[in-house]
Amino acid sequence: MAEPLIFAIPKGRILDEALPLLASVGITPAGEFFDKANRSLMFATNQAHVSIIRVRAFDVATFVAHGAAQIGIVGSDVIEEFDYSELYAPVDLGIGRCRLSVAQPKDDAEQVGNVSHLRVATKYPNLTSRYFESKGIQAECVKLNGAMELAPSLGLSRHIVDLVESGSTLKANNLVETDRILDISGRLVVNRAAYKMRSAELTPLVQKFREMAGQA
Ligand SMILES: Nc1ncnc2c1ncn2[C@@H]1O[C@H](COP(=O)(O)OP(=O)(O)OP(=O)(O)O)[C@@H](O)[C@H]1O
Ligand SMILES: O=P(O)(O)OC[C@H]1O[C@H](OP(=O)(O)OP(=O)(O)O)[C@H](O)[C@@H]1O
Repeated sequence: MAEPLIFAIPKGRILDEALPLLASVGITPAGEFFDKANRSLMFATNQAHVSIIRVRAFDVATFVAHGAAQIGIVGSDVIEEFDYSELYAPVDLGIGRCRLSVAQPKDDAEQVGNVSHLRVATKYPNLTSRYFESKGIQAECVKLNGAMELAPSLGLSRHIVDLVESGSTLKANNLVETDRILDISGRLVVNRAAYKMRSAELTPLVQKFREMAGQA
């Protein structure tokens, strides 16, 4: 029997929005997927030829780009950060909407336009460097995996580049958004080589997502 298609989905906040989309294209994970005590990372689905892996958002991109998974769902922030050439993102799923922004302390007068070098705490060093480079500024990125908002008050960096949704995390930490780098939403991603080699399975599946998202 042919190897199953591996579908990678992020395990965190996007998951709740991704599962109904999967269901609407006919894919439902097996019961163990919903059992919090179950430590498996790969799950069968109602479709014999599709299995699901539940991994961190950044790892969805890595699994799919390397062909370890053939298809996945991930935020456009992650796609842009890695910029993997093997990753094809044919459908905007309209979930997980947020933005990637620059922020700094409310009472900090320094304007980004007036400096040639900045230190920035971020989970997105590539996007951050590219953004500041386009403005002629060299960004020294301090990589954090979360809680970027702590960096300015603790002297780690004056600026942060982080995801903003409601803005309440910035506000609670006395920061203000000074620039918007990227509008973000969840995307369907497919490994380009697999899309060619396993087109009989992947093309109809991608088409179903397109129709569901109104992009057919
Ligand atoms: N307020 C938000 N904060 C963080 N991510 C958000 C927010 N709103 C939408 N997103 C999207 O959700 C994605 C994170 O997805 P999710 O939380 O499912 O992943 P994760 O693997 O649990 O993340 P982590 O790397 O934090 O463990 C982001 O890459 C972004 O595209
Ligand atoms: O604008 P808001 O609605 O407040 O949302 C933005 C916050 O949510 C995310 O953090 P998350 O909760 O994922 O925690 P983390 O940064 O520690 O991963 C993000 O990194 C911001 O901190």
